[in-house]
Amino acid sequence: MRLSQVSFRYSRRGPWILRDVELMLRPGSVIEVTGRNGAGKSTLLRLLAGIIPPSRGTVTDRPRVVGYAPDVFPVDQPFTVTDYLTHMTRVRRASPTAADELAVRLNATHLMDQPVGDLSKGSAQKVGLIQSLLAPPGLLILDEPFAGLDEQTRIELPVIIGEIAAGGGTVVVSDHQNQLQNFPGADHWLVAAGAVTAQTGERPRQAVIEVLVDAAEADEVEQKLRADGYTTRRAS
Ligand SMILES: Nc1ncnc2c1ncn2[C@@H]1O[C@H](COP(=O)(O)OP(=O)(O)OP(=O)(O)O)[C@@H](O)[C@H]1O
Repeated sequence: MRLSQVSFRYSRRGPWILRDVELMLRPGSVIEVTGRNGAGKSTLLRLLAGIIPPSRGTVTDRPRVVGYAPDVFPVDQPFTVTDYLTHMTRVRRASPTAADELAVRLNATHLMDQPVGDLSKGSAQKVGLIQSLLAPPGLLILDEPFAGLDEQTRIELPVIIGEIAAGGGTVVVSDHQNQLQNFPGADHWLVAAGAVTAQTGERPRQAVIEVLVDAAEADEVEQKLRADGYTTRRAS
């Protein structure tokens, strides 16, 4: 798949969010997308997924089956998770057992009978993930998929990403928590000032900060930080 001279703005007179982006996506590659808040990561992912068309330029050779999990899953829907996934299974012509199998892998079986509107952000994120994986995607686009996920899912998701890449799919993940930093062979794209810079094999720089907390709160703070995807280590 290729993006040639792709530029995008949300309205005719609005600011350019992306300009003259040239990108090549190889089958079997995993790409981690980073950039500051508002840099245009979600916009780039929507362009890749075909949710929005480029204002200028072209996207060619997009794989036929695209899985897309947005950063915010729309929860204002009047049906249960099972109803929603059953519907999406039909739309995608996926295997009738795919949703249940994914629910087990992503620790979501307890959500199946819940109304979509009652889901927490993390749970809604999981349903969005399951939806994106129902039919094996040739292109999988995940927008901040690790935000709010539990430990089991956080470990399982990179395994699933690896399986899709091993099957020849391309996986693009925006990941400000750097959960894919140790993913073998992942490419890295940096979105900044309207440009996307491909940095094959390079990792974003990391920093260590020390946080001093009351001993009684240490467990709680550590859990919160880990839930947000940070690596923590007790100093004593
Ligand atoms: N639907 C929209 N209409 C108009 N402007 C938008 C729309 N969606 C995003 N923008 C603007 O486009 C720019 C890029 O937003 P985008 O969500 O792509 O950035 P991001 O890098 O994903 O940010 P974040 O890390 O905060 O999610 C921002 O200035 C944002 O305000």
